[in-house]
Amino acid sequence: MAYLELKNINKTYGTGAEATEVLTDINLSIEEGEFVAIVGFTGSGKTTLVNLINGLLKPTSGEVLFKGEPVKGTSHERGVIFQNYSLLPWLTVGQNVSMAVKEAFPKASKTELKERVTEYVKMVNLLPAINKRPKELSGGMRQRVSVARALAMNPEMIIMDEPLGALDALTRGNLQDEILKIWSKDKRTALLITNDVDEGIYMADRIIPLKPGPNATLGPEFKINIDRPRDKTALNDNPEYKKTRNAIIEYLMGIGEARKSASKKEYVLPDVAPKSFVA
Ligand SMILES: Nc1ncnc2c1ncn2[C@@H]1O[C@H](COP(=O)(O)OP(=O)(O)OP(=O)(O)O)[C@@H](O)[C@H]1O
Repeated sequence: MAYLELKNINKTYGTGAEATEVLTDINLSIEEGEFVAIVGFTGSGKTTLVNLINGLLKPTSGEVLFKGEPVKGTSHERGVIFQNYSLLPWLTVGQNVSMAVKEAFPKASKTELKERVTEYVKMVNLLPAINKRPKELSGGMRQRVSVARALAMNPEMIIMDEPLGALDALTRGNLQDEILKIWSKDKRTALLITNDVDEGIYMADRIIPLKPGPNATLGPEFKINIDRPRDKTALNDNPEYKKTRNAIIEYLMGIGEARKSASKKEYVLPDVAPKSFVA
């Protein structure tokens, strides 16, 4: 039995003449312990897909199954690291993380709670800012709180919607490694949604491109046959990495070209002559 399964998913926004089918015939099966990345262009329906898996949205048709059961709503078994770091503005960094930890571990003592919050805030290098409120933090710092909050809940499955996009290369690399450490240590299952092919290859076992919408659907999968732990510096000289990277980029570029040539839109420019500024 697959750990997470999406069966013939279609998702349409709006009704009647306003209806847009964003996702069409999505089929995906993830096994327990796997790390899968979905790579897609902006606006292709990645967040819609994450929200269907998370239970925030319902498919128009088809089924999402988690451990064989239909997903009926959100659950802290599936921890999502969102793109837009939705933190509560009136709570400090520590309180934001603590609230999530309390929900996931309702029986934890005050000391256990505090220890867990400190451990994860430290992991994202924010201990000096633990008593600050979101408005006092940079975008990247807020994104790190969001990572700490999701991972501190100890989710069975980690779902990431472009979680590291707002970060500088160094912080991004460190957090990729922290996420990989947590995933491998406790044998979690992970789904990463990204527009960064290199990030996908570094982190995942398989990469699946999401063809751009409307009617976005999943393309063929690319298996990443590179041993773990992967060394980022050595990766550039790894023939398997180069081959896989080229194949994925060629596939995505091919989609991009097809999308451009399929566009029938013509822009008619107004027939105007420039006015002379000389009196
Ligand atoms: N609630 C909604 N109602 C109507 N249309 C929506 C709604 N949410 C998303 N869409 C449309 O669905 C399409 C896919 O949006 P989605 O946010 O899933 O894409 P995305 O790949 O996550 O984009 P990005 O990479 O820019 O975050 C877009 O054209 C968007 O305008």
